[in-house]
Amino acid sequence: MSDALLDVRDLVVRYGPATAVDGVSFSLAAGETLALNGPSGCGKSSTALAVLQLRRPSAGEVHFEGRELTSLTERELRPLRPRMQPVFQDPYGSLSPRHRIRDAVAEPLKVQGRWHPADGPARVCGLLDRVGLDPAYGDRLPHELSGGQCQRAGIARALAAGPRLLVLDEPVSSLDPSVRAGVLNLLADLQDDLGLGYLFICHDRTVVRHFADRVIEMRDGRVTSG
Ligand SMILES: Nc1ncnc2c1ncn2[C@@H]1O[C@H](COP(=O)(O)OP(=O)(O)OP(=O)(O)O)[C@@H](O)[C@H]1O
Repeated sequence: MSDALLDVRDLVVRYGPATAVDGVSFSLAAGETLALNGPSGCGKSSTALAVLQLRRPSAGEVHFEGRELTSLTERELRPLRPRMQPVFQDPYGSLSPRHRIRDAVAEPLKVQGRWHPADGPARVCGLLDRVGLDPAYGDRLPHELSGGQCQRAGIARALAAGPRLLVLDEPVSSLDPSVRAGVLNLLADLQDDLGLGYLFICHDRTVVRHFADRVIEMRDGRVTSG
């Protein structure tokens, strides 16, 4: 698919002699949610890390917005990284415990030189509001938020980077069932508004069926259907 946001071809991830991902291929369009589903250890997270180039694949190609990422140097990747943002399972793990929420959300703007003192604080408030957090929570530290609130703050931080693709690795698995639906609804709203592509990793088939446009089943590092 030439107009794909993400096109993964024959991806292989090895850890020493062990092959965790063994020739996985898929495409993802802008505005689409593609789920990777499968049992623990089948290679979902390794695929996610390799797509993000947080772990360089052993073989295969990852085309993102038309650029082939595996052949790029770290320096060449740097300007592309904000456009593909991860959201991980542990909401507290993706935010520094010592940084207030507003500073965590402001950081991508500052790193990219898009922070202006005149409107920066208002943009951060706008992002917190957009993810359903009272902007007053910007003053809090991560441990002063609930798991669901913290995951929303992590999503606000990811949005601040200006992504086209979110790689969501079990984003609601550590949350109470009562708050899962709220976070999934938020993600669906954001996708509608912003046309984001979602690579959604989830072991829960019920969640996958409700949330994803397409599902790829994995087992032992390979795609078994989808
Ligand atoms: N850093 C690592 N070093 C060595 N082996 C690893 C590493 N990370 C993952 N593995 C192994 O690679 C295989 C795939 O793991 P991966 O975490 O990608 O699967 P997963 O489907 O995401 O599983 P889970 O749902 O439990 O997170 C497993 O056998 C795992 O033990």
